[in-house]
Amino acid sequence: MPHDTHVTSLLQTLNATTEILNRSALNQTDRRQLLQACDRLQRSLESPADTTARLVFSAHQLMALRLGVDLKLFDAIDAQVGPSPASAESSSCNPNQSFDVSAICEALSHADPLLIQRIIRFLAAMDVVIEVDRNHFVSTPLAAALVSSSPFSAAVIHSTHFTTVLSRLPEYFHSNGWKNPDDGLNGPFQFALGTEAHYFDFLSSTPYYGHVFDTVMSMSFRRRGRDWFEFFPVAERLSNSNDSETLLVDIGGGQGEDLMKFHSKFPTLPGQLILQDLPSVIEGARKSKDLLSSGIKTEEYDFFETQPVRGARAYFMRTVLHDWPDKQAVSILGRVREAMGSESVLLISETLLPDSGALLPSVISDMQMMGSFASLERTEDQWRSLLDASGLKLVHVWLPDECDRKAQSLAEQPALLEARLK
Ligand SMILES: C[S@@+](CC[C@H](N)C(=O)[O-])C[C@H]1O[C@@H](n2cnc3c(N)ncnc32)[C@H](O)[C@@H]1O
Repeated sequence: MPHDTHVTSLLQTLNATTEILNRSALNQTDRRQLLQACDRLQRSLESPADTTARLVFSAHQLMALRLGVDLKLFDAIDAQVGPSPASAESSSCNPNQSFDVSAICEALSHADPLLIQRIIRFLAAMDVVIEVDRNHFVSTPLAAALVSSSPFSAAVIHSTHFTTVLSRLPEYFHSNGWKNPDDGLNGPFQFALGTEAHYFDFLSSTPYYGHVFDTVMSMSFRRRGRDWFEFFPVAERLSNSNDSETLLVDIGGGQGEDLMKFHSKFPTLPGQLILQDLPSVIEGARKSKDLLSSGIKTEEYDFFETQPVRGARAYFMRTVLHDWPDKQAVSILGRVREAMGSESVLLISETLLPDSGALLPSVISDMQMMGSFASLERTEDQWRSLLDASGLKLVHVWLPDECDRKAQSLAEQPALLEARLK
């Protein structure tokens, strides 16, 4: 049946746009807006059956990537196609980056060739590699980005491991009478893995997943938006310390990314910078030459224990408290409150959930917190009551200048909550 002329011209425009579009030439805002427009177009075209089919089969696609990662298929492809100018940021595949399935099967001789072919065929259907003919494919920037050394492969491992928890959520809720999870030691994660360990204890005792988690935490997609010290008045609020004082303690600071950035922005601000985290994480951070050369002190510390650094000018926590339900967050905050002096400030960097109209990235993160930690993403009111229950008061919510309180802004940009002693 011939197309409606309107549809014919729309198809021509869309196809021509796809042909000429050069992703790497677009700025971030334009790219984001185009993606959102494509999303809206897809949603308005899809029938309920289309949407259901797309969603129910998305797990298979994620698992195809994971199988490729675990099989080291992407490393084998990379070795076959040779060094490539292609990177995660480049926009198109290069026809010279071709490989033969038979050569990959030879390189991955520990795996059944038929299985390798099936995985490659799946990846081709996803455009992760491009099929030229039955035995012959071309790599893409995405395939190159999934080699073992890349943080993208860590993200795939982290997410597929999390599906173990997601897939048990229905049974968890049936068995607990549909109660909202509120105990980090007895929630969906413990139910799914049949363990009594907290998720962080599991990560400490399982170096493979611990390393993957730390890698994902350091990824740039987790650091979208402006750094907190670019919209918090650092000079005005934090500069009246001297060298003998502690300026900033980053509690649960991971690999020290935030402190290093803060140090390079304010290299002459007096006062010690201290990174605190669990021993297994600090051990990794201590391997960073950049961290050591910047004079940042590292300290193994469990934030349920008495805070050893008393009266620091500022205590900072970035995406730490969203890992803990109120029951445990009150204890963590209690240890900070006990250490704070009258001049101390607690700075909490987290994305805020809007009161209404939350978008997918926010609610996905909320479900991730529920599954891993029996925790939640919080609205401003929920933060206020948590701080209040911990003997602290929320004195200001700092947002990046260009950020408003609309759902889109809040999902993309972490806010900075400033709290003081009551
Ligand atoms: C979501 S990560 C955030 C890391 C870092 N602040 C960032 O934004 O990249 C949470 C951090 O809390 C740390 N953590 C978990 N339990 C802890 C505990 N009991 N004491 C100290 N740190 C802990 C983890 O090791 C991890 O580095």
